[in-house]
Amino acid sequence: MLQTVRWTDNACRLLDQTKLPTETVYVDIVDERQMWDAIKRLVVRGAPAIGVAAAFGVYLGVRSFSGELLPFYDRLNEVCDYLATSRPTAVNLFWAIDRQRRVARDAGRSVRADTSDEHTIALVKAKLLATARQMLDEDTAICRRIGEHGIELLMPLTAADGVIRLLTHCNAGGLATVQYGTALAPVYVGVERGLKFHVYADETRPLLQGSRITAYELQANGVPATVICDNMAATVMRQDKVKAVIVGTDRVAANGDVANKIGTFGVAILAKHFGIPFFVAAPTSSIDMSLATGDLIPIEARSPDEVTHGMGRQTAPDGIDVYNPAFDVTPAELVTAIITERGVVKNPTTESLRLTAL
Ligand SMILES: CSC[C@H]1O[C@H](OP(=O)(O)O)[C@H](O)[C@@H]1O
Repeated sequence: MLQTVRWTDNACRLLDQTKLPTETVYVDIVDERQMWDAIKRLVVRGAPAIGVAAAFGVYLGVRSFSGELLPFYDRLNEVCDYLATSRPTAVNLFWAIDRQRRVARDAGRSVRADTSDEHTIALVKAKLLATARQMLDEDTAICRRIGEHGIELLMPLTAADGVIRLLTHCNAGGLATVQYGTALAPVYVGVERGLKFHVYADETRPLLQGSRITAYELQANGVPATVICDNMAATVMRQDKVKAVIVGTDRVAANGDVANKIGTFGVAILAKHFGIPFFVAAPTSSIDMSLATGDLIPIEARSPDEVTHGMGRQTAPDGIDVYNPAFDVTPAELVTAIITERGVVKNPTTESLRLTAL
């Protein structure tokens, strides 16, 4: 399985997802500015993958620092604050950066009072890199557990021919995480156990993560897939071609409202209309109990060019007004269940999510 993020001996190596599906290109990130740009341009994307990449970005931003301890921590906070400006919606970015801040603080406090600044700084740097590498392994384990819990929900939806047919939106597969993914984790773990799936992938305008990335990774992993235009989802559901919708998320509010790629809200409304379960797969690190409702989730506004010059071809007149929010919010009442590594939260509420997330 392609690995989205990995550590080489000297750099954070990213699969450049802007080049998919026609080119498999890796880029080596060596400082926090390159990492900021990689997150902003969706070289690396998907909430969990963004979090792990940012964790490496914090280390990369301070690894060459030399000097006294207090200026080192000033530099660390400067790097963390900078990386936090790359994209606003995926809470994993901020969770990962804050985790690195805590690691650095605790490492600094763990040394003896007579330890030199140079030695303390070296220890903190080592802890930052070790934590980022630990997050790689944690992510894979978390996604596998999401897969295992998801299989239990999907098995009853198996058709007479033994196939579980799903619709997904955008990409919440292995390429949105380190491996396995969230929404597609039940598919990959299920295939390992001999289950059969067919996934209908919304192409997901304007950046086409569905047709470019989801279709690419499903095909590469031997899972039958059908790409559809976003405006075909209603017909696919009406023709009974899918038995459930399963998507990822960038942030879940405390009441169960879900922020995800633009268009998800419309798919959820369609699923409700056709009586199809709408599942959201997410690590608990994507649940933000600090935000009471989805209205408080910051929604990223991206360049109009993504709409008018999609993949390099102009498809709208010069100077036309464009609205390009990268995400929308699906209200909790449209969410059948949230699948996490700790279990399934059916009909999510603040209380049930608090019991799961904290
Ligand atoms: C497992 S998180 C996947 C989530 O992230 C995607 O957004 P983007 O490609 O802009 O990072 C999309 O919302 C996916 O559902």
